[in-house]
Amino acid sequence: MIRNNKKPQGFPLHLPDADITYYPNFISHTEASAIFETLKEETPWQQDDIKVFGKVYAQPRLTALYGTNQKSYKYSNIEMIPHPLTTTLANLKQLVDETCHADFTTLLLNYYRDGKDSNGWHADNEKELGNNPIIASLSFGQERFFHLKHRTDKTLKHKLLLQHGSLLLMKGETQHRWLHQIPKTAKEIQGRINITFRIIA
Ligand SMILES: O=C(O)CCC(=O)C(=O)O
Ligand SMILES: [Fe+2]
Repeated sequence: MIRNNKKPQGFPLHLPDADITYYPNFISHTEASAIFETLKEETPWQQDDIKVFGKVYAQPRLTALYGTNQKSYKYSNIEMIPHPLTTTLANLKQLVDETCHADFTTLLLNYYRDGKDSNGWHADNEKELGNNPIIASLSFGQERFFHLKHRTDKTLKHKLLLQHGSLLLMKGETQHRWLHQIPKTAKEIQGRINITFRIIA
């Protein structure tokens, strides 16, 4: 069983039109390293093609979808069908559910193999997530910058480094009012695995 400190400490970001809390030490360093290795090995990673302005590209990261129900997730012309949760993922879901006071159904895994892998500007606002969706995001492995920019007030932006074993929680209006991305980096870096938790009712 994966242990975390019973009441992990969360730091609110205090951004306007957003409700974001960062828990830097959600899972201990040692546990997080073991989870990274397990997820890297046991996940059936896929690389989908995405269509941007009519041109087809290989998505610049690997992904996998898991769910407690059969509901698929559609974004950027991709439809992903969920696998049933593994023991590791069910344990992580329990910890994240408790801290976030939610019952997440759908786990999207992202594997950024190196600095060339990335996730472009977007919001998680697909209609199956409902209005004001709650999104939790766990990070393992290489720390990467997470950029946020306000959709209309161009002076509002923020970046934070998502650490190994950390949890980021976004809720309320965040997805309506802000975009986020994981930019590429030219640095020589190791791999990172991210799990985003969503609710598809
Ligand atoms: O890798 C991350 O931290 C963010 C992933 C993300 O934004 C997404 O999958 O929607
Ligand atoms: Fe996202």
